[in-house]
Amino acid sequence: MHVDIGAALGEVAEPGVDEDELDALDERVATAHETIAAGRENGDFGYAALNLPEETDPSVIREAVEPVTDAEYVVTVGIGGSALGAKTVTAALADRPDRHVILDNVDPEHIERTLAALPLEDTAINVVSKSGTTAETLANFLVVRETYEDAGVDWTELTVVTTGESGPLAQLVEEHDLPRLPVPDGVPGRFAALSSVGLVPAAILDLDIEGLLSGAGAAADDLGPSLYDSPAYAYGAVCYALEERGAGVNAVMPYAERLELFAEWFAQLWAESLGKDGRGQTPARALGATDQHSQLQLYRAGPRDKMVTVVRPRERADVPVPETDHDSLSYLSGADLGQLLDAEYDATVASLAQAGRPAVEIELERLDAEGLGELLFAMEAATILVGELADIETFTQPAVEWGKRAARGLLSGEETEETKTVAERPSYRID
Ligand SMILES: O=P(O)(O)OC[C@H]1O[C@H](O)[C@H](O)[C@@H](O)[C@@H]1O
Repeated sequence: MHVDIGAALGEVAEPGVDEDELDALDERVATAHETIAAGRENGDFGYAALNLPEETDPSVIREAVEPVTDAEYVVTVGIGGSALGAKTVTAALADRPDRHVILDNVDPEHIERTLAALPLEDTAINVVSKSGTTAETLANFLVVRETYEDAGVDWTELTVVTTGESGPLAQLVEEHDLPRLPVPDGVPGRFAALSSVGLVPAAILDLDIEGLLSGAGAAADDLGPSLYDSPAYAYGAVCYALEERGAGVNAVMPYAERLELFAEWFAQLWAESLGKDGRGQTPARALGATDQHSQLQLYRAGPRDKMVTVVRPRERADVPVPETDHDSLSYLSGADLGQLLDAEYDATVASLAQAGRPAVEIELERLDAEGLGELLFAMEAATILVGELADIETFTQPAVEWGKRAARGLLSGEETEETKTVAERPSYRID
């Protein structure tokens, strides 16, 4: 994997990062790297995520899912970091990503329609919750369990659970003697893609989780005391510097359909880790070339408050564009779709640079298990680096707790500070 920061430099973009600023930042990267390395060495909370490439044992995951590997489908019941990593991996690597269905919301129509469409007797259930107490996950699991029971399908034969050792989900594991995979110690859910939290569906679909971990290990080996030698740190340092200069939005725009969900996974990682103390970039999700026809206008000619991150694999499938005798289409003659997509990528980066809008390019050798592992690990390392540079608490998410208490209070009917605030929330209805 390599990172190209050319379109983010001060002589090109405004906001832009000056090279002398990068040199000054590089000294801070060296210090941050020492902190990160020590945190990994001690297995400290959060930093332990960067040890997953060597800590995660794929054979343990494969053994746990062995009873359900004949299933045609797997439905993941989880939310946030307990679903996004898993769906990013199968979307990127599975020949048939439709075999992995995700229930990471409590929309009744969606749940009803999704379960009605699945051959339940041929669908494994992957329940994931680090805390084992998340309302959406538990509510969805109870609905899934009843749906299987009503259909006369023994859900206990089809279920794998990844959760901690306590909580309602762990009790359910005990009650029904279900296969349980532990969640990695000291790793927040959004950093747990390279563990059982993110790899169970991939193992059920028999994807190359070993290659994914090996690619992540290669990115781990690339971490060093200088951003000039480490693509992950270079990316994090440039994002930090651009945010300091006013780029409060980071539009992540992979030029590969199979990486569309990577932008969703990145959004949680970036927003929940770095959105603290009044700072943090808003991760916008986009897809190239599709969103050149929807958002590029804003990125190029809107406020100078954003940066764009484009991602692509160098290698692409070969799908030639058929010859045609229409003169107006002569430019397509002899081209293939990958060349067109790459031309659009190059044009987008140049267009942004020409308009003085900062962009950072991330290129993978190819989009395979190794390449994806490298990308996921690098983004996690970049996030942790930005947290060090911004001196924030990267690994917790206190701001989400208020909403959880309010929702629970509303459902239980008890009156709490939160439910009173909900009842008195500002309202100005226009009918
Ligand atoms: O894995 P769980 O404990 O069910 O948590 C699922 C998600 O919900 C929490 O509220 C946090 O916002 C996320 O960081 C977490 O990934």
